[in-house]
Amino acid sequence: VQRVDGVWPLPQQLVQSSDRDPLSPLLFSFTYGTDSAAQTGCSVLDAAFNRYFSIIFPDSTTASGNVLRSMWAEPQPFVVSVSVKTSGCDGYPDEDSDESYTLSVSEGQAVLRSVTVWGALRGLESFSQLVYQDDYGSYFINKTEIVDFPRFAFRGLLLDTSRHYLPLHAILKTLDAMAYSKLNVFHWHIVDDPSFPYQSRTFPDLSKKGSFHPFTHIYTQSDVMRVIEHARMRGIRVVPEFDSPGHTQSWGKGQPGLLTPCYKGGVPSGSFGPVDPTVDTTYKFMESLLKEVKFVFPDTYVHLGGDEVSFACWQSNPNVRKFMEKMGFGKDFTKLESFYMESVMNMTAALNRTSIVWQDVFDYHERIPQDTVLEIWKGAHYQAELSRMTKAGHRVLLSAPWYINHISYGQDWRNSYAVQPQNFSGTEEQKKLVIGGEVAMWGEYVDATNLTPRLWPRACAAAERLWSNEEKTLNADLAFPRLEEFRCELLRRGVQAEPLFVGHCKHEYD
Ligand SMILES: CC(=O)N[C@H]1NC[C@H](CO)[C@H](O)[C@@H]1O
Repeated sequence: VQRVDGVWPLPQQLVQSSDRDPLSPLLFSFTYGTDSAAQTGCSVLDAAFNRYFSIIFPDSTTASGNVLRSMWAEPQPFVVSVSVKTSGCDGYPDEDSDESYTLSVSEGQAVLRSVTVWGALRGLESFSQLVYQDDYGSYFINKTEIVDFPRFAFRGLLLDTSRHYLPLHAILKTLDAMAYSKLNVFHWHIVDDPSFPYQSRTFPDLSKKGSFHPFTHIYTQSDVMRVIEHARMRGIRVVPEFDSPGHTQSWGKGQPGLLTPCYKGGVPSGSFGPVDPTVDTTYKFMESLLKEVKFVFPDTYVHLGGDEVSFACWQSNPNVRKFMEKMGFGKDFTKLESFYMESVMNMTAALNRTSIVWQDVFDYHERIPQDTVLEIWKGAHYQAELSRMTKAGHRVLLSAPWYINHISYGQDWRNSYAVQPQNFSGTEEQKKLVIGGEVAMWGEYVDATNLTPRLWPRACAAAERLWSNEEKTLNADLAFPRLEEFRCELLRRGVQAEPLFVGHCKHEYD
């Protein structure tokens, strides 16, 4: 069975020959090149060698004997030698990490070269997709030359663990599948209106009172550390989002006085609105929370949210109205929201972290710190938003066309595949400010029962758009057989990815 361009996302340059090499798990090994700055003991690559050995030869521990006997050609030893220029095995991937690599597969050996261990991980993933089995179960790999690097540096996936709690295994499984598609940022929308599952060490009542259940539906500090390490081992960044001032109903349960009391008929109605921006305690609380976030999450970016703030409750509250007058905001509540967001973005900068915020903050706000990244999520006219934001000199992330929590009948992956993030009117300088994009899987109708088939392989379409060369991946019909095959590979790897259309896989999901 000849692999059709057997790597998803498509590498920048891939040349395959029909010469093929039989592989045997007993005679196969990963090694560090003699010139490699990373050698045995490099946490990320040692683990990756083991992980990819099991991915390539899943049954190697059991059926090794008959695999060897069933081979027609006597297999020779096959060595994959990996050389990285810089070590940095114990660090974290970041926005500047070089993910490029070259991979040369010839008789009996493959040479993988990269600048960083993160690039080596991308090369190992591509290598693992080049190995295939014939109908008798023998393993083969074709002579191949790859030169590869990502088109965009920020290739994200958002999970929402507030609308439904996602058990740790579901998050870790998603990180595995992200790595298979070279997605490299896990945007953890960890809390929201319905529940606060993050167990804060500074404010333990937030999850004690605000989670769906204080023992079973929380993320302890060790859970969070496991997610971060699992991600690091796969070259994936973890960007936490603590969305405010809106989407904070669950925060009020564990932090009395934080939310604005809404009024009805001149008296408190008993319901609460966005965070109360008129009292100093709010800013003290946010400062403490963000300080904790800085120490728990190593990534240099923090997502501060800022989306969908409704003004009705603020408007109903006499203290807020008084504050507005004092501040000279008149009746313009966008000025109040700007005042709040500016304070929180400044706190974040003071903590030496860079902010990401939803597009709402830009839409109603004049001044935003220049290095703040803006995330576009509103479907209507996102190209105009791309133009406006990059014209203002901001780096942007495109998520709007990749809200794949929205489902429909048919091959909607083609819509994701057709997105061109730099297709907007602007200068080359402006186009460069598009640092990447993000697939979103919001949780209103998603939990661990349907997360994986709803995510995969549909998220793979955006993953190729974000990694591959634009000109070489314009045609969804040409991509279809490749994605079909990659979806079967996901099944083989134990990822319950749904089918694209009619057909079958050698390894169905059992
Ligand atoms: C930034 C953003 O997307 N905010 C909300 N918009 C609709 C989403 C569902 O599609 C979620 O409810 C999300 O919380």
